[in-house]
Amino acid sequence: MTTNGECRTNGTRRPKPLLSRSCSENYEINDVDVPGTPKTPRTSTTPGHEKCTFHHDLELDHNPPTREAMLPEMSRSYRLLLESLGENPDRPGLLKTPERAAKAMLFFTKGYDQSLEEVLNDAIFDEDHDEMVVVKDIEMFSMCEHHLVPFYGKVSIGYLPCGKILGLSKLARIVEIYSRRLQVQERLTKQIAVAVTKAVQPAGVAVVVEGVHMCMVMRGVQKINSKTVTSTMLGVFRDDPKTREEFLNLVHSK
Ligand SMILES: Nc1nc2c(ncn2[C@@H]2O[C@H](COP(=O)(O)OP(=O)(O)OP(=O)(O)O)[C@@H](O)[C@H]2O)c(=O)[nH]1
Repeated sequence: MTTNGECRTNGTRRPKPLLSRSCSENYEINDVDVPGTPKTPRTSTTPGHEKCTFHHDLELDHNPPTREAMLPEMSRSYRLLLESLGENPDRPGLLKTPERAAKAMLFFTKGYDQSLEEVLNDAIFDEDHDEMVVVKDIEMFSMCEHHLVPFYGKVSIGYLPCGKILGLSKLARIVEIYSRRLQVQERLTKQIAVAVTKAVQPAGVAVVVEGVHMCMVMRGVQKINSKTVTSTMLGVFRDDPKTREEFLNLVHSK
């Protein structure tokens, strides 16, 4: 980084970062807000979640008292579901199914219990490195909020550091926080980018997600080979086509 706050790569000056508190006086938190996110956090009325803001908000403090405390009610719900299917929940094969299913759903949504701060664990390091960092093909499993069936795929994240770098595993952990929830792929993509921005205030962040949605495979339109690709480009990745191209080339290289 230069003394006036500009970041360099390969001897060329990169534009001043739009997203960095430390590197730009033009920092605007609105630059990284997810469109549609309510400005005033709303609270949930779901038992155990009264103090939690709605999941789709970018609040990172969603901590129900204990997830295990939710198991009995969830198990009862799954039992009712089995009955609705015309099944006998008391037959030997299904006796433990409601509880197993409840535990599985808690696992699929464990991201609600994680906060960015906790996951980062202070693994943010001062480093005079202003070349692109890319971690690609991070496996992702999530749950479609429309049908409660899985979608899965891979996530590639790039950022251009501006004085701070992030522990590499933390990029994958950020993917876990936001994918292990009820999601749509577009929001997941943006939330990952915003989290990286919050963590290290880089000159820019790029996220590409490629997902297979079981709601389009196993049911509905039944297109088994379709893939959905979403991207979020922030800062220099949005403003500078060359930086964006460099990232996309790295992501698509074998
Ligand atoms: N944009 C977006 N749409 C999604 C995602 N996951 C599921 N969907 C879509 O959500 C839509 C819900 O549409 P509806 O018509 O209300 O529900 P549906 O009758 O089950 O729709 P079909 O899937 O077309 O049978 C569908 O088009 C799904 O493909 C996602 O991550 N992003």
